[in-house]
Amino acid sequence: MKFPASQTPQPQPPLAPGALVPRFAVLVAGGSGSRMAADRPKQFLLLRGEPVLLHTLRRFADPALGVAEIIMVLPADQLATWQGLCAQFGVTIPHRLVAGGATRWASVKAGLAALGAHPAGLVAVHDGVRPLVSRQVVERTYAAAATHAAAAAAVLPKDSVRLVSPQGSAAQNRSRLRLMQTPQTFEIDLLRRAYAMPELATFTDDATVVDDLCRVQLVEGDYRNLKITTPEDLVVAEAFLSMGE
Ligand SMILES: Nc1ccn([C@@H]2O[C@H](COP(=O)(O)OP(=O)(O)OP(=O)(O)O)[C@@H](O)[C@H]2O)c(=O)n1
Ligand SMILES: C[C@](O)(CO)[C@H](O)COP(=O)(O)O
Repeated sequence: MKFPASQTPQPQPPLAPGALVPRFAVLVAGGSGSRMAADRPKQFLLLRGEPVLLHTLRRFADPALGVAEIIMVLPADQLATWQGLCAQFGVTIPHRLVAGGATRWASVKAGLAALGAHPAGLVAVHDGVRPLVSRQVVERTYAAAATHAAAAAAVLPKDSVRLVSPQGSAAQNRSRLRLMQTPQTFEIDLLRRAYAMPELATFTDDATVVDDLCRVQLVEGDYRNLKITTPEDLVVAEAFLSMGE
């Protein structure tokens, strides 16, 4: 499903990859995967014979995107596991490892701190467990962030939506709702300022962290950019990959 014509994101001016504004990426993979309930964190489960996280890393290493530096955030006790997988799968893509925190917010904050004192640039924050993100979606968020300072991928809900309360439930106008995806991409200084503030329980993604400082431009995401969360997501992801996605 596409955005309605009235809300279609405006075409973004083309930005040559890596030109003018340096591009960075923080891949957050510091979670434990409790909903997957597997024998290891879901970012290490195999998808088409390779770890989920390796698929994600490859997407950001696409030279066409011109990403200058990739930070990968992992659970503090899983750094050696990933290093072992990198050796096993012959991973040569340059990336820097950082120990994450107890929440996604803390992991993003740790990744951002590791990026260091770059005075300018765009940083894409992406879930390590969204291995099917397309180059087009990533590029869209970088290009929109170059213009608007803050941009995030989103899709329209496909199902009907209701708000539940103790009184019952009420239908919602789904054309006014969006399902948020990653990447969520920002001017680096803006993201640093946002993550310098205290964590709130309402922070479910990076857009919610930035909201008080800057309007976040939504760009069209992709239904195939699924977040591997529960076991059936792996089956769907396998199917997409077998279609050559
Ligand atoms: N402390 C945390 C928690 C989550 N994440 C990352 O944030 C992304 C989205 O989180 P989610 O899908 O909820 O992953 P988990 O926290 O691992 O899963 P669950 O909530 O089922 O335990 C994932 O790439 C996850 O690794 C993170 O970097 N650090
Ligand atoms: C960041 C995110 O993927 C956007 O949809 C999502 O909010 C992560 O949520 P989770 O509760 O950590 O799965």
